[in-house]
Amino acid sequence: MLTVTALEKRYGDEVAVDGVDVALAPGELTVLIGRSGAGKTTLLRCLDGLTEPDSGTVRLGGERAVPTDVALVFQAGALIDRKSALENVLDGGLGREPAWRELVGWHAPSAKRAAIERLHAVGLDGYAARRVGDLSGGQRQRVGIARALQQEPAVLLADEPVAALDPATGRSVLERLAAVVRRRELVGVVSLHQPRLADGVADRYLGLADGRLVLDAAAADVDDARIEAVYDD
Ligand SMILES: Nc1ncnc2c1ncn2[C@@H]1O[C@H](COP(=O)(O)OP(=O)(O)OP(=O)(O)O)[C@@H](O)[C@H]1O
Repeated sequence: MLTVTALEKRYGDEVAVDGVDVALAPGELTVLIGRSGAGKTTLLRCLDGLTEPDSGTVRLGGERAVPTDVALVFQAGALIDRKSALENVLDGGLGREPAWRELVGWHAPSAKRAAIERLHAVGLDGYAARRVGDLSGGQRQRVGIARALQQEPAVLLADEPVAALDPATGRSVLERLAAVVRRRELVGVVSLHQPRLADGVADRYLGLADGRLVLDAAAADVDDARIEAVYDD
């Protein structure tokens, strides 16, 4: 369980995350929604440890979450084009390997086997040797997911992972993400600008307005009116 308690992050006078309390279960995909500037990215960054909150805590199984527990899916554009899909995925595991391996570019055979399995998990069998720069947007985003999995996280976060994709491709990327979250029993949180893209894929919706949590409900209980209310708030 990922437990967030009284989380608050301010930038000067601006309160980006305002007293968020939530507990997220493993094996569930949570979709985070809210208007531009509502605090979605700031919340995800606090969960990942990239941003230090002003107050509040993020705990995993009762312990303070450490950086390797939490993986943020790389935006497709943040991958290294000239490297192969396999090399990009292997880079995701460097935090778990000794630093000298990064320097000499050598990965343990077990890490390579795991990376190939992760490409398989996101439906990219046969693409290991392909330059990432030659892949489609949807394929690149799936490499980004495989890269995050290589970190062996307990929590998988993605900030608008399908924003640059057409709806059908975006949907298929979300389905892959949900499948991985369920199979590996990860805590999964994805922010989305098109909430309906996650219909039938999300287990739960969280809605932010001005940094405050204004929606926290099981997907089955969320209809259009409740989603719209988050944007009107
Ligand atoms: N590094 C920063 N310095 C100052 N203010 C910031 C910083 N990062 C975010 N903010 C402010 O905090 C608030 C929340 O921003 P955040 O990026 O978390 O929103 P968001 O919901 O992710 O928006 P979007 O959907 O546009 O990406 C905004 O008002 C933003 O201007």
